[in-house]
Amino acid sequence: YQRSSRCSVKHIRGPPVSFWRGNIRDFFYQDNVGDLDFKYAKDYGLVWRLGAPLGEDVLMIADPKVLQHIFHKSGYNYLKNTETLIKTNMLFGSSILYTPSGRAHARHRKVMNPAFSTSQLRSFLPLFQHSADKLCHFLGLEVLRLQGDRASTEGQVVAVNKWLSRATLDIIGETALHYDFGSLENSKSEVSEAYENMFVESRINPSLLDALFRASWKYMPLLLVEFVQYLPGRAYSRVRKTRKIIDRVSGGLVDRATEEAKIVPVEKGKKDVMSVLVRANLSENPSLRLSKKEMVAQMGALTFAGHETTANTLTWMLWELAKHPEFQEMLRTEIREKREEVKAEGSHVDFSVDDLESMPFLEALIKEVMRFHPIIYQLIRIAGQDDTLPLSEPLLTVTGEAIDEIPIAKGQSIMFSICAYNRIKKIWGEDADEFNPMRFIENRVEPEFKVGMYGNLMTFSAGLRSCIGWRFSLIEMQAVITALIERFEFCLPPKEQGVEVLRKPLGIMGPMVKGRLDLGSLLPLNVKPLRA
Ligand code: HEM
Repeated sequence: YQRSSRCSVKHIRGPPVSFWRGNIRDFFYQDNVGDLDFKYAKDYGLVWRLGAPLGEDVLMIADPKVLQHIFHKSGYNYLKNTETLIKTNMLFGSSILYTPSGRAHARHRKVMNPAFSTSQLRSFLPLFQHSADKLCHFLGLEVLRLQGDRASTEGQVVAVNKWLSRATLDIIGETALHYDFGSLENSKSEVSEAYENMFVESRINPSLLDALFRASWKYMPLLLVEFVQYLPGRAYSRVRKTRKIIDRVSGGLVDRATEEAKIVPVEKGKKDVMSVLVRANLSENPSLRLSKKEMVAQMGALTFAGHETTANTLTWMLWELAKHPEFQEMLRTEIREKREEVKAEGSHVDFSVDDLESMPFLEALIKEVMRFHPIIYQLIRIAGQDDTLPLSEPLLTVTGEAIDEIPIAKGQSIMFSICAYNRIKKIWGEDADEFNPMRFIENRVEPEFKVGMYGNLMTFSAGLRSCIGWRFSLIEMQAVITALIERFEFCLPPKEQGVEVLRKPLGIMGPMVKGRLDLGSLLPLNVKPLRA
């Protein structure tokens, strides 16, 4: 994107910047994701300026009026940046995540929408519940295994994030691909390993040299994108190997679903995301249909987008419940009361979607976890044309002038600080820096500008490219957390182990234990089975 020099953003305040390194990479070395954003938002206001390598200015935005302007009022005028596009193309191919133009994106989204309709998602609940039961079963066995011969009623310390990751991989496999990853049973397959590798590849923080090389990608015509994956080097060849496995398996599944769609009537057809997607695609105007290559890419992208995102959000939920036993008890009481109500009614055994949606504390808890722990904490876009950003409150410039809008030029890089937006006191209350689900029960949240589609949060993003799987994820989280809290008690590990959990930038925001970063993503909690 060619930048016009008409509108500089040099008058926007921000921390000192090095020309070569910029200061975007400082984010990788924070102890806790968000610390820098919170500090800068406090020092400079809801918009500030950072530097990318090679002297590029990046506008950081937490201001709700700008977010509303860009996500809700600007259509496709703000584009994904070239580095993100190249990376997603390298990992999955031409899926919805790699759609440089609005037209391409709208074509993908139209075919995918039916697979994420409310009725379709409701039909997934039994599958979510089945996996949640399996998770409880295997978690219980793990506690017994760790206990060994010792008789104990105190529970055992378990890396709960690993179990949640396995459960959500199985869930996305069954619901999206009609494929059994067997991850909870620990029958590691070539495919589940490939998906795990893909996730690791996606979050590798580049060295300075690689960061400079990637910074040059923005000058590369997108036509050459395909060739980046053929670059020499270990990291690139690992990605190629992983892609080959995923594409082969997804290709076979797409072929099978396509054959079935041709002979099985719609009402008798399978309900997994891929089968619905294949049917929607076949009934689409041929010029708008997704190609087989795009369908295959979609499967990899969906599995990626829907797996660790939900697993990490659930992980942070358990962490907060362990830190706040009073909230854990409130949730358990609400679940047990609902269980009694359902039993008394006698019409069904497991919770229905309506049952899950009629638990106010559960809803407030999920919103608060998504506010406090947005696992995608920043998003990047490039202005596709000159524009003027309207501010919700005056902003002081480097000369001390107060401005209420910022003119920007086509090509301007913008990063949205979801984590800083989610902590604005004016919106979420004076106690925004504390975890407290009650703010949603007591209706203390007062948004002047409507931004996100769930609780006015930005955690699922907003607008045309917002998360297509947000409802899927909510029902999945409701099913998993109710099953876990009914059957287990989660506490912080014993103090003497001195566990300090950090919110680390692992591609998405994941937990790591201070002093044991070598162990990778890790959340140890004491897990105690409860009597039925
Ligand atoms: C707590 C869980 C989740 C969170 C916080 C989350 C968050 C997000 C965010 C912030 C975006 C926008 C990314 C961008 O603009 O670059 C996004 C997009 C997307 N998400 Fe999610 N997501 C979650 C779960 C899921 C699930 C379960 C699925 C699928 C089953 C999914 C599928 C997608 C897809 C396909 C996109 C791209 C949409 C598009 O470009 O139109 N997500 N998600």
